[in-house]
Order: sequence, then C-alpha cells, then structure tokens
Amino acid sequence: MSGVLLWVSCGPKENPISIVGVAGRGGRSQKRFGLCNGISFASFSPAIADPSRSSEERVYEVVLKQAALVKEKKKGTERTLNLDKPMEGDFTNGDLLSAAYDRCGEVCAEYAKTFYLGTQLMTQERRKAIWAIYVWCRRTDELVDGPNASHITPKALDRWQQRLYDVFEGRPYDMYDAALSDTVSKYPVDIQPFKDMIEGMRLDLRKSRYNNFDELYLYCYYVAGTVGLMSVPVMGISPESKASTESVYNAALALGIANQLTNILRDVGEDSRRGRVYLPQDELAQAGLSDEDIFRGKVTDKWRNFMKGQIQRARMFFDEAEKGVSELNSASRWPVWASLLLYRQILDSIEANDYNNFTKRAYVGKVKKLLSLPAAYGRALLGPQNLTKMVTRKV
Ligand SMILES: CC(C)=CCC/C(C)=C/CC/C(C)=C/CC/C(C)=C/[C@@H]1[C@@H](COP(=O)(O)OP(=O)(O)O)[C@]1(C)CC/C=C(\C)CC/C=C(\C)CCC=C(C)C
Ligand SMILES: [Mn+2]
Repeated sequence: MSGVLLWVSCGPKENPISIVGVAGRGGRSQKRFGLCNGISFASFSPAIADPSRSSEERVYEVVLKQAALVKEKKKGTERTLNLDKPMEGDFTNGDLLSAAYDRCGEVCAEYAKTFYLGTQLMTQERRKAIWAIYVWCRRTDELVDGPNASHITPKALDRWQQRLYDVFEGRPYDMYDAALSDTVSKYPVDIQPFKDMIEGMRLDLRKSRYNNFDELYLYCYYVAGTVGLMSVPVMGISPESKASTESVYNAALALGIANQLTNILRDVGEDSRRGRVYLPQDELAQAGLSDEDIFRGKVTDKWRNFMKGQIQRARMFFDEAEKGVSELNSASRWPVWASLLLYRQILDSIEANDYNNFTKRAYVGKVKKLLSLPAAYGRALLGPQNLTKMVTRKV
C-alpha cells in the first residue's frame, strides 16, 4: 500500500455466553449488563477508567454521551480551518480540499472495494466524510499493524493523539487530515471515539491475552465499536425514526463489536503466529483448552464446541446491530447492510471450514459477495421500524 499511509458478557457458568442488549426511547432507556471479571484500568482512557463497573456499563456511558452530543450539536460546531501551523498547501482552498477527499476515496477503494462501492449510494457529502473517517481509522490501525509497526512506541501513539487534537482544532498536517478536519467541522462528530481507538492501539502494544470477555469487549469497543460511534453522526438518523438516538448508537456499537469478534475468530491462526490470543482465557479453560491447543492448531471436538459458542455470541451482536440499521437515513442504509451481511457470512465460512481457523482463512467468495449487494439493497428499502424498548437475549 502507498507509503503515504505509513508515515505517519461474560455469563454464568451454565450459560457461558450472554449479551443483554437495550434500546430505549426518549431518554428513558435503561441498560442491563452482564457480570464480568475485574481488570486493571490504570492507564485506560479517563472517560471509561472506572474499575468498579463492567466494560459494557462503561462503554454504554460513552454511547449515552455521544447520543446526547449529537442531539445537542445537531449541525456541528462553527470550527473553521486554522492556518497557524504551516502546511504544504492551503487546504481551505476548495480545490485542494476536494482533491484531499478524492484521495481518501482512492485509499478507501484500494483497501475496501466492496465498502467503497456501498458508499456510492450515499449523498456525495456524506460519502466524502465517511472516506475521511475510514482513512484516519486505517492509518491508525497501520501504526500498530503495518510494516513500520515494530518502530511504534506508546510515545508515537501520543504524538498521533496530539495530531488528532490538531485535526479537531482545524490544524491539519496533511491532506488526509485536512479532509477529516473539514468533516468534523461539518458533522457532529466527537473526538472521544477517535481517542478511544488510539487507546485500543496502545492496548495492542502492551497486551496479548484477554482474561475474560469483559476485557475482550473493551478491546473490541476501542478498535471497532468506536467506528460505529464515529460513523452515525455522518450517516444520520432517518427523520422518520422514532427510535431514541442512544438506541441507534447502541446498534452501531454492536456492529463494530460483531465485526471485531468475527475478525478475531477468522484470524485465530494468524494471530497465534504473532503470539497473540484474542480469545477469553476463562472460556478457553472452561472448554478444556489452553494457549497450547491454539499454538498446536489441531481441530478437535473441544475446539469445535468452543468455536460454536464464540460464533453464537458474535451473531448475537450482529442481531443487535440489525435492529438499528433501518433507523439510519435511507441513503446510508445500503452500505451498512452490505458490510453487515458480508461480515456476518465470514462466520458461516468458519463453520463451512469445519472450524479450522488455524490454517484456513474464512472468506466470502465473489459470487456470495455480489449476491449480498442486492440483498442489502432490498433490506435498505425498509425504513424505520422502531427499535423495541428493551431486548434481552440469553443463550
Ligand atoms: C445503526 C448502525 C448499525 C449503524 C452502522 C454503524 C457503522 C457504520 C458501523 C461500522 C462498523 C465497522 C465497519 C467497524 C469496523 C470494525 C473493524 C473491522 C475494525 C478493525 C480494527 C482492527 O482489527 P485488526 O487489526 O484485528 O484487523 P485487520 O487485520 O487490520 O483488518 C480495524 C482495522 C480498525 C480500523 C477500522 C477501519 C479501517 C474501518 C473503518 C470504517 C469506516 C469508517 C466506515 C464504516 C462504514 C460502513 C458503511 C461500514
Ligand atoms: Mn489491523
């Protein structure tokens, strides 16, 4: 890839896997949480650094705050690009800004073709903003996962965060930043999910095991749930929607978590070869498995049973997310359905591979991908259905 980018609930024992989802209306919503084990939060982001509560509770507080902010700001703040800091070009110039957005679109097309195709149905303004957010997320992930990852230190992430503050204050460093600066000046996008994604990358630098689902949930929020929270203010909620803002944000969070859990299940072998195990250690132990079994990479009945539970949990998060998609603005629904249906099918593919995610990479073939697009389009035609007030599901 281009060098430009590079520089830069847990449940009770008899019910081992459960999630309790929520959707409410008019600010009266409540949320129930699974009980999860304690974890050290000393260096986590202050917004969610409270060890006495579960990750779900703390993340849900961020959701509520984001929903309140979007209601408050509606059309964004009056920030304008500030040129105190020298840049290579004048990005307040319409042509340069437009070139910056085009470049974001190219990066998006190069990395995520199907998703790029999905954005084509969105209004031009929204599509550009989503591209800018996409590129920032991709660059952030590249810091810890790209070819220069071995040189990345917590200090480098601190600098990336400082640069993020500059972007939000209208002081972009380069054209990708300029596109994001412009986006956050136009849409009620808050900095918190961006900071939290950087926090997820910090976690990746220092942690390679997750004791329980509570810890894993927090990681998934940081690196993926945040994407949902960044995207909703741009995608917009349908004017016909009667669902509460927080319930839509909650669904967006669930989609990010579902995607990341799916990523983790698909990449078990690949991650283990990098010394990483993103599976809850307590659930592995309950299934009679350990890290050794993962490094050995043999598909056994114990492994199959364990995987069935993990897949089931990921599907529950997808179900949770599905309830929110129809509440989005009509033009935003198609790309979200497309990405949801495609990602969800990776889980089917893991099953079709007889749970061999050690040496076989689960993927969705071209035909299935193509068939998903009209299926997504059909679903996108369905408008707001009103999220039920509270949904509680246990497996
Ligand atoms: C109401 C409702 C359901 C609204 C929809 C909200 C919405 C658009 C949610 C998007 C969820 C989403 C696409 C999350 C991304 C999850 C993800 C895959 C995160 C990856 C993290 C790190 O993973 P890892 O390193 O293990 O994996 P790789 O091997 O590196 O792949 C990420 C890579 C973090 C970076 C995330 C991105 C680059 C994706 C950013 C995407 C967008 C901004 C666009 C989202 C919009 C649509 C239409 C899907
Ligand atoms: Mn990555």
